[in-house]
Amino acid sequence: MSTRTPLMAGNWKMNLNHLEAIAHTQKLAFALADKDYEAVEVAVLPPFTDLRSVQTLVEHDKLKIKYGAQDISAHDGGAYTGEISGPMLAKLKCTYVAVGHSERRQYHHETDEIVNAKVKAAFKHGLTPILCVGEELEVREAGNHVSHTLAQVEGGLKDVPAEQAATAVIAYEPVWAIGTGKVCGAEDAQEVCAAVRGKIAELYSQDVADKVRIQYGGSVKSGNVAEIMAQADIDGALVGGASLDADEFVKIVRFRDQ
Ligand SMILES: O=C[C@H](O)COP(=O)(O)O
Repeated sequence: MSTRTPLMAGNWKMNLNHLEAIAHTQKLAFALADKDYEAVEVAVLPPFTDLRSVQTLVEHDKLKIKYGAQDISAHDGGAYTGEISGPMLAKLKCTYVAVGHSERRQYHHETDEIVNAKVKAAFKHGLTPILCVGEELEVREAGNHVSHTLAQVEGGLKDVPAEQAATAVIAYEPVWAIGTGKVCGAEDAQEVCAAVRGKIAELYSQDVADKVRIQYGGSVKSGNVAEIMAQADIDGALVGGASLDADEFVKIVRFRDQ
């Protein structure tokens, strides 16, 4: 039986302005009870422009919801127009930061080298990276989904020391299942997540592999979360669309009741 605490993280993507973010976080906080936080770590990943508002609300109301960003610059500061640095996110007391989301890889051409630099930037500033990996449809159809995903894991964690790697979160998100309603079968997701854990054991040790939390992401909803969470190597979900509906996200957090 795993001792890893499940992590349910809502990736809001480019949705909700800072006022909507406050209302949404308040709704979540009102619905969630202490017993939920005892069983599951709950986090939201709002757009950058919402983070200060979410921080203020969380601190003022002493909420147990954690929060983080959807991206981080590889650089600590300087002439990088439009980027947000690790020190800025740390100052906002972010816990998490998503790194290498497939939408960043696809639309912003982030390579494994860039993703690796961002993972290191996160650790450097005390943030926990949620390293996103996963294959496109044609890769899965060619049967290369495991090797493709493991190469992203290895690239993302290159030269990351074991004590940092042990605290990382890895999100396996098959690209073809993101926002499409096509959920990856629970056993298919488990196949890749088990292989990811095996790769961490190979790169570091079994002890590190046993500590790393691996999430599944891709059309997670209250109706499919229980089956996904029943898999031995899946320790949570990175939830996109369904996290924008507070009632639905709360049901996902309460996956054991489904
Ligand atoms: O980061 C979240 C994923 O991209 C999943 O998004 P989705 O739940 O809308 O499919």
